[in-house]
Amino acid sequence: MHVAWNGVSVEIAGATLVRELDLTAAAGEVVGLVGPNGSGKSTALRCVYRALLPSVGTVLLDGTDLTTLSLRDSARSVAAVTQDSHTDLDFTVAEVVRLGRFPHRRGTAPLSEREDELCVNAMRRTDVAHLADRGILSLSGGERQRVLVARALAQEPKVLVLDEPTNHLDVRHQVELLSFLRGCGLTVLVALHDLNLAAATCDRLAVLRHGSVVETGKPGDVLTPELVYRVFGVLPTVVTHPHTGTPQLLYTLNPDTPGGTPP
Ligand SMILES: Nc1ncnc2c1ncn2[C@@H]1O[C@H](COP(=O)(O)OP(=O)(O)OP(=O)(O)O)[C@@H](O)[C@H]1O
Repeated sequence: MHVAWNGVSVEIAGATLVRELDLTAAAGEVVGLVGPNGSGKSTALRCVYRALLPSVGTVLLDGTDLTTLSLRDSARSVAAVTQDSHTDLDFTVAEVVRLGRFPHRRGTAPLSEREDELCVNAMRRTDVAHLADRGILSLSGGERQRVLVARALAQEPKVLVLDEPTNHLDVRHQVELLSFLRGCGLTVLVALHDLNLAAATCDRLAVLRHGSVVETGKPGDVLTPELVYRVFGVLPTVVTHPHTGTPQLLYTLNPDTPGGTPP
Protein backbone atom coordinates (compact mmCIF):
# COMPACT_ATOMS: atom_id res chain seq x y z
CA MET A 1 0.00 0.00 0.00
CA HIS A 2 1.28 3.45 -0.98
CA VAL A 3 1.57 6.04 1.80
CA ALA A 4 2.00 9.77 1.30
CA TRP A 5 2.35 12.70 3.64
CA ASN A 6 1.01 15.52 1.54
CA GLY A 7 2.05 18.96 2.82
CA VAL A 8 1.58 17.82 6.42
CA SER A 9 2.14 20.33 9.20
CA VAL A 10 1.40 19.70 12.86
CA GLU A 11 1.00 22.62 15.23
CA ILE A 12 0.36 22.20 18.92
CA ALA A 13 0.10 25.07 21.40
CA GLY A 14 1.60 27.53 18.94
CA ALA A 15 4.62 25.33 18.16
CA THR A 16 5.18 23.74 14.75
CA LEU A 17 6.24 20.15 15.37
CA VAL A 18 6.25 19.09 11.72
CA ARG A 19 6.43 21.55 8.86
CA GLU A 20 5.10 20.97 5.33
CA LEU A 21 6.11 17.35 5.19
CA ASP A 22 6.02 15.79 1.73
CA LEU A 23 7.13 12.21 1.82
CA THR A 24 6.01 9.00 0.19
CA ALA A 25 6.52 5.28 0.68
CA ALA A 26 5.79 2.97 -2.23
CA ALA A 27 4.00 -0.32 -1.63
CA GLY A 28 6.48 -2.70 -0.01
CA GLU A 29 9.09 -0.03 0.56
CA VAL A 30 10.93 0.31 3.88
CA VAL A 31 11.29 4.01 4.66
CA GLY A 32 13.30 5.13 7.68
CA LEU A 33 12.81 8.40 9.53
CA VAL A 34 16.01 9.55 11.19
CA GLY A 35 16.91 12.79 12.91
CA PRO A 36 17.97 14.24 16.23
CA ASN A 37 15.78 14.15 19.35
CA GLY A 38 12.73 16.32 18.92
CA SER A 39 13.06 16.57 15.12
CA GLY A 40 9.47 15.38 14.55
CA LYS A 41 9.84 11.68 13.68
CA SER A 42 7.23 10.43 16.15
CA THR A 43 4.89 13.30 15.29
CA ALA A 44 5.08 12.45 11.57
CA LEU A 45 4.39 8.76 12.30
CA ARG A 46 1.50 9.60 14.65
CA CYS A 47 -0.31 11.22 11.72
CA VAL A 48 -0.22 7.86 9.88
CA TYR A 49 -1.66 5.78 12.70
CA ARG A 50 -4.11 8.54 13.54
CA ALA A 51 -2.94 9.43 17.02
CA LEU A 52 -2.65 12.97 15.64
CA LEU A 53 -4.54 14.91 13.04
CA PRO A 54 -2.40 17.15 10.80
CA SER A 55 -3.17 20.86 11.27
CA VAL A 56 -2.55 21.30 7.55
CA GLY A 57 -2.22 18.72 4.76
CA THR A 58 -3.29 15.12 4.45
CA VAL A 59 -1.98 11.60 4.82
CA LEU A 60 -3.00 9.40 1.90
CA LEU A 61 -3.26 5.62 1.79
CA ASP A 62 -3.30 4.49 -1.84
CA GLY A 63 -4.50 7.99 -2.66
CA THR A 64 -7.34 8.01 -0.11
CA ASP A 65 -7.34 10.72 2.55
CA LEU A 66 -7.06 8.90 5.89
CA THR A 67 -9.65 11.16 7.49
CA THR A 68 -12.32 9.85 5.10
CA LEU A 69 -11.85 6.32 6.50
CA SER A 70 -13.38 5.07 9.74
CA LEU A 71 -10.84 4.33 12.48
CA ARG A 72 -11.66 0.64 12.10
CA ASP A 73 -11.03 0.72 8.36
CA SER A 74 -7.69 2.48 8.70
CA ALA A 75 -6.68 0.08 11.49
CA ARG A 76 -7.25 -2.77 9.05
CA SER A 77 -4.53 -1.29 6.89
CA VAL A 78 -2.14 0.35 9.36
CA ALA A 79 -0.64 -1.25 12.47
CA ALA A 80 1.64 0.63 14.83
CA VAL A 81 4.30 -0.34 17.34
CA THR A 82 5.03 2.76 19.36
CA GLN A 83 6.49 3.98 22.58
CA ASP A 84 2.96 4.65 23.85
CA SER A 85 1.71 1.13 23.04
CA HIS A 86 1.71 0.09 26.67
CA THR A 87 -1.08 -1.20 28.82
CA ASP A 88 -1.71 -0.95 32.53
CA LEU A 89 -3.93 -4.03 32.43
CA ASP A 90 -2.26 -7.33 33.06
CA PHE A 91 -3.54 -9.21 30.01
CA THR A 92 -1.68 -12.37 29.10
CA VAL A 93 0.66 -12.21 26.12
CA ALA A 94 -1.73 -14.36 24.06
CA GLU A 95 -4.61 -11.98 24.89
CA VAL A 96 -2.59 -8.91 23.89
CA VAL A 97 -1.69 -10.49 20.56
CA ARG A 98 -5.31 -11.47 19.95
CA LEU A 99 -6.30 -7.83 20.43
CA GLY A 100 -4.57 -7.28 17.08
CA ARG A 101 -7.58 -8.94 15.46
CA PHE A 102 -9.95 -6.32 16.86
CA PRO A 103 -10.24 -4.11 13.74
CA HIS A 104 -11.24 -7.17 11.69
CA ARG A 105 -13.97 -8.35 14.03
CA ARG A 106 -17.65 -7.75 14.39
CA GLY A 107 -19.50 -8.83 17.52
CA THR A 108 -18.09 -11.13 20.17
CA ALA A 109 -17.66 -14.42 18.30
CA PRO A 110 -14.47 -16.31 19.22
CA LEU A 111 -11.50 -16.09 16.85
CA SER A 112 -11.63 -18.47 13.91
CA GLU A 113 -9.09 -21.26 13.54
CA ARG A 114 -7.28 -19.20 10.91
CA GLU A 115 -7.09 -16.20 13.25
CA ASP A 116 -5.82 -18.37 16.11
CA GLU A 117 -3.13 -19.72 13.81
CA LEU A 118 -2.25 -16.20 12.70
CA CYS A 119 -1.75 -15.12 16.32
CA VAL A 120 0.39 -18.16 17.11
CA ASN A 121 2.51 -17.57 14.00
CA ALA A 122 2.96 -13.90 14.95
CA MET A 123 4.16 -14.97 18.41
CA ARG A 124 6.54 -17.54 16.92
CA ARG A 125 7.95 -15.03 14.48
CA THR A 126 8.74 -12.59 17.29
CA ASP A 127 9.99 -15.31 19.63
CA VAL A 128 7.35 -14.82 22.32
CA ALA A 129 5.30 -18.03 21.89
CA HIS A 130 6.84 -19.46 25.06
CA LEU A 131 5.50 -16.43 26.97
CA ALA A 132 1.89 -16.86 25.79
CA ASP A 133 0.41 -17.38 29.26
CA ARG A 134 2.55 -14.81 31.07
CA GLY A 135 1.08 -11.49 32.19
CA ILE A 136 2.27 -8.65 29.96
CA LEU A 137 3.27 -6.56 32.99
CA SER A 138 5.66 -9.27 34.19
CA LEU A 139 7.77 -9.16 31.01
CA SER A 140 11.08 -7.43 30.46
CA GLY A 141 11.12 -4.31 28.23
CA GLY A 142 12.43 -6.26 25.23
CA GLU A 143 9.98 -9.13 25.66
CA ARG A 144 7.10 -6.66 25.87
CA GLN A 145 8.33 -4.85 22.76
CA ARG A 146 8.32 -8.15 20.83
CA VAL A 147 4.77 -8.89 22.01
CA LEU A 148 3.66 -5.51 20.62
CA VAL A 149 5.25 -6.41 17.27
CA ALA A 150 3.40 -9.75 17.37
CA ARG A 151 0.12 -7.89 18.01
CA ALA A 152 0.81 -5.62 15.04
CA LEU A 153 1.47 -8.65 12.80
CA ALA A 154 -1.70 -10.37 14.00
CA GLN A 155 -3.52 -7.29 12.72
CA GLU A 156 -2.52 -8.34 9.15
CA PRO A 157 -1.74 -4.76 8.14
CA LYS A 158 -0.56 -3.52 4.78
CA VAL A 159 1.41 -0.72 6.42
CA LEU A 160 3.55 -1.21 9.50
CA VAL A 161 4.54 1.89 11.49
CA LEU A 162 7.24 1.45 14.09
CA ASP A 163 8.63 4.11 16.38
CA GLU A 164 12.03 3.11 17.71
CA PRO A 165 11.19 -0.61 17.62
CA THR A 166 14.69 -1.70 18.63
CA ASN A 167 14.50 0.10 21.99
CA HIS A 168 15.05 -2.49 24.71
CA LEU A 169 15.95 -5.26 22.27
CA ASP A 170 19.17 -7.22 22.60
CA VAL A 171 21.33 -7.44 19.52
CA ARG A 172 19.94 -10.78 18.33
CA HIS A 173 16.35 -9.56 18.54
CA GLN A 174 17.31 -6.26 16.89
CA VAL A 175 18.80 -8.13 13.95
CA GLU A 176 15.86 -10.53 13.77
CA LEU A 177 13.26 -7.77 13.85
CA LEU A 178 14.99 -5.57 11.30
CA SER A 179 15.69 -8.54 9.01
CA PHE A 180 12.00 -9.34 9.20
CA LEU A 181 11.07 -5.75 8.34
CA ARG A 182 13.37 -5.87 5.31
CA GLY A 183 11.77 -9.01 3.97
CA CYS A 184 8.14 -8.76 5.07
CA GLY A 185 6.80 -7.19 1.85
CA LEU A 186 4.69 -4.67 3.80
CA THR A 187 5.09 -0.93 3.49
CA VAL A 188 7.21 -0.10 6.54
CA LEU A 189 7.63 3.33 8.10
CA VAL A 190 10.15 3.19 10.89
CA ALA A 191 11.84 5.78 13.11
CA LEU A 192 15.31 4.65 14.13
CA HIS A 193 18.01 6.39 16.13
CA ASP A 194 20.77 3.99 15.17
CA LEU A 195 21.92 5.20 11.76
CA ASN A 196 23.79 1.96 11.05
CA LEU A 197 20.70 -0.13 11.65
CA ALA A 198 18.67 2.37 9.61
CA ALA A 199 21.15 2.08 6.72
CA ALA A 200 21.03 -1.72 6.88
CA THR A 201 17.24 -1.91 7.07
CA CYS A 202 15.77 0.82 4.93
CA ASP A 203 15.37 1.21 1.18
CA ARG A 204 15.19 4.94 1.69
CA LEU A 205 15.83 7.38 4.52
CA ALA A 206 14.20 10.71 5.29
CA VAL A 207 16.33 12.92 7.51
CA LEU A 208 14.36 15.31 9.69
CA ARG A 209 15.54 18.39 11.54
CA HIS A 210 13.35 20.91 13.38
CA GLY A 211 10.23 19.27 11.92
CA SER A 212 11.32 19.48 8.26
CA VAL A 213 12.79 16.93 5.89
CA VAL A 214 16.29 18.04 4.98
CA GLU A 215 17.22 15.05 2.80
CA THR A 216 15.70 11.89 1.39
CA GLY A 217 17.32 9.13 -0.57
CA LYS A 218 19.08 5.80 -0.43
CA PRO A 219 21.15 5.34 2.73
CA GLY A 220 24.38 5.36 0.70
CA ASP A 221 23.50 8.73 -0.82
CA VAL A 222 22.16 10.33 2.35
CA LEU A 223 24.52 9.26 5.12
CA THR A 224 27.56 11.31 4.17
CA PRO A 225 29.87 12.65 6.91
CA GLU A 226 28.84 16.20 5.94
CA LEU A 227 25.10 15.51 6.28
CA VAL A 228 25.52 13.68 9.58
CA TYR A 229 27.64 16.54 10.91
CA ARG A 230 25.21 19.18 9.67
CA VAL A 231 22.16 17.48 11.16
CA PHE A 232 23.48 15.67 14.22
CA GLY A 233 26.61 17.68 15.03
CA VAL A 234 28.82 14.60 15.00
CA LEU A 235 31.38 13.82 12.33
CA PRO A 236 31.52 10.08 11.60
CA THR A 237 33.88 8.08 9.46
CA VAL A 238 31.71 6.34 6.87
CA VAL A 239 32.82 2.90 5.70
CA THR A 240 31.11 0.41 3.42
CA HIS A 241 29.80 -2.82 4.88
CA PRO A 242 31.99 -5.52 3.29
CA HIS A 243 29.10 -7.91 2.62
CA THR A 244 26.07 -5.72 1.96
CA GLY A 245 27.61 -2.52 0.60
CA THR A 246 25.54 -0.35 2.93
CA PRO A 247 27.22 2.62 4.64
CA GLN A 248 28.23 2.12 8.23
CA LEU A 249 29.22 4.97 10.50
CA LEU A 250 32.14 4.85 12.91
CA TYR A 251 32.35 7.40 15.70
CA THR A 252 35.49 8.55 17.45
CA LEU A 253 35.04 9.35 21.13
CA ASN A 254 36.99 12.43 22.09
CA PRO A 255 36.16 14.36 25.25
CA ASP A 256 37.80 17.54 23.91
CA THR A 257 35.79 17.68 20.65
CA PRO A 258 32.72 15.49 21.22
CA GLY A 259 31.30 16.32 17.82
CA GLY A 260 34.56 15.66 16.00
CA THR A 261 36.46 18.19 13.94
CA PRO A 262 34.16 20.02 11.48
CA PRO A 263 34.69 19.01 7.84
N1 LIG B 1 1.85 17.29 22.67
C1 LIG B 1 2.89 18.09 22.49
N2 LIG B 1 2.82 19.41 22.84
C2 LIG B 1 3.86 20.24 22.64
N3 LIG B 1 5.02 19.85 22.07
C3 LIG B 1 5.14 18.57 21.70
C4 LIG B 1 4.09 17.62 21.88
N4 LIG B 1 4.49 16.42 21.41
C5 LIG B 1 5.76 16.61 20.96
N5 LIG B 1 6.15 17.89 21.13
C6 LIG B 1 7.44 18.47 20.75
O1 LIG B 1 7.56 18.34 19.35
C7 LIG B 1 8.90 18.09 18.98
C8 LIG B 1 8.96 16.85 18.12
O2 LIG B 1 8.68 15.74 18.93
P1 LIG B 1 8.77 14.25 18.37
O3 LIG B 1 8.41 13.34 19.50
O4 LIG B 1 7.98 14.15 17.13
O5 LIG B 1 10.32 14.15 18.01
P2 LIG B 1 11.21 12.87 17.69
O6 LIG B 1 12.02 13.21 16.50
O7 LIG B 1 10.37 11.64 17.63
O8 LIG B 1 12.13 12.84 18.98
P3 LIG B 1 12.92 11.66 19.75
O9 LIG B 1 14.04 11.26 18.86
O10 LIG B 1 13.42 12.35 20.98
O11 LIG B 1 11.94 10.56 20.03
C9 LIG B 1 9.68 17.99 20.28
O12 LIG B 1 10.32 19.22 20.53
C10 LIG B 1 8.62 17.72 21.32
O13 LIG B 1 8.99 18.25 22.59
